[in-house]
Amino acid sequence: MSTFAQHNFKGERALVRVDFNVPLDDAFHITDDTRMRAAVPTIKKILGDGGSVILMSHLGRPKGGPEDKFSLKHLLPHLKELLPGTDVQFADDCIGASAVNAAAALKPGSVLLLENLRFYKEEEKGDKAFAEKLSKLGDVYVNDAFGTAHRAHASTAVIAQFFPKDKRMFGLLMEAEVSSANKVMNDTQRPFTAILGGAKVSDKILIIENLLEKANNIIIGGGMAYTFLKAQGKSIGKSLCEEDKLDLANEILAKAKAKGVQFLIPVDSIAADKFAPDAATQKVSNDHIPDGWMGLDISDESIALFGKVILASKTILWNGPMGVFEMEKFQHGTKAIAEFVAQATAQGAFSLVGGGDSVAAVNQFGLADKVSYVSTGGGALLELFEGKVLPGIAAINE
Ligand SMILES: Nc1ncnc2c1ncn2[C@@H]1O[C@H](COP(=O)(O)OP(=O)(O)OP(=O)(O)O)[C@@H](O)[C@H]1O
Ligand SMILES: O=C(O)[C@H](O)COP(=O)(O)O
Repeated sequence: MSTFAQHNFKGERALVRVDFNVPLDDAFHITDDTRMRAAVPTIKKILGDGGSVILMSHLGRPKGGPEDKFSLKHLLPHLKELLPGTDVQFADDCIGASAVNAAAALKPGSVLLLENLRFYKEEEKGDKAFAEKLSKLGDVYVNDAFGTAHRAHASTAVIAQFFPKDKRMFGLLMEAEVSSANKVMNDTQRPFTAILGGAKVSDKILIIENLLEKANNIIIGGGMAYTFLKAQGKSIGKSLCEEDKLDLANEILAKAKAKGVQFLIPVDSIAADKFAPDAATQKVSNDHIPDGWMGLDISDESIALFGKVILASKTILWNGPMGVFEMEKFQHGTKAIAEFVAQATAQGAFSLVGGGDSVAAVNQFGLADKVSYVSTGGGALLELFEGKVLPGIAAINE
């Protein structure tokens, strides 16, 4: 393995795996370009050295053949805007003659964007022959696709073996993502507080279990809190609940107690009579949510309780909103927690925010530059915090 910053790309064609899996609206406009912007420093460094860049990515989940709505051509105009003054080309295939010829003709300083890798079912299957064909396009392989590092696909993992160790490396984004995750998990300044929210306990169970080994405080908010409340014998009205996870919730609570981890569950909620922006609302105690009402946000006492712990923290990991922040009536809790995380960061804490919804929330409240690190990883970040080795990382290190 070689270090990206030390490598001189002069005269080389760098084959860079990026995660340009960005959300598009019906008119194919990019609604959040975070992942594209995050890849720009890596691209610029290669071009600045006098190399050329071949970008490969997936977009969406096509069924294994070309589908216009998943074409990377929709990203080309914005990629050009992000790289002003750079020659940016598009190949309507990722292997095959058009890709091979365009890659071979690529001049130093130029960028070539390949068509969606998932138009070939071989990509997701991790097909070796497909990976080898892709590898022939470049002289050096750079993996900068942190968002896809949990997938053992041809372009993210299998391809690395076709490059010698000094010609395969992580890009700047991947390095930054891994180093911020390591800072939280391995180089932890204490107290370490993990804030978990979102809809489902089942999605976060492995993370909670792993965090019980590392965190001093675990704060639970969002829809998943009500499963814990019900497990404690509280009435939760028609709030979200995973009935089959009640025993597990109790086991987690017992484990936290045994390990001396402070496990904080909301004590009050903003309850609604229906799951809708125009719902009637009332503030309720979580000791007893009335029948027919559902908790859709945390309320003042919970916010104050959580805020105190967050402000005293030196390391903060946040994944998942505290309420249904997409609806104005239920965004206060998530916003307040985002503000506490920003304030703790200003006081010197290291804060990492990850997961599509939490990142969207932090962006929506204009606080993205007030936290230490905003991750481009959804599933990849979660798996990293579950303690898994990500195939995209392992393949470079092997
Ligand atoms: N009290 C609640 N009741 C119902 N839904 C809720 C509640 N609180 C939050 N949510 C919803 O949870 C959703 C986010 O859940 P999810 O488990 O996907 O979280 P996430 O960690 O942000 O996921 P990702 O990692 O994909 O970003 C949001 O759409 C939000 O509206
Ligand atoms: O958005 C993501 O999490 C990555 O781009 C991976 O996409 P996938 O879940 O379709 O593999």
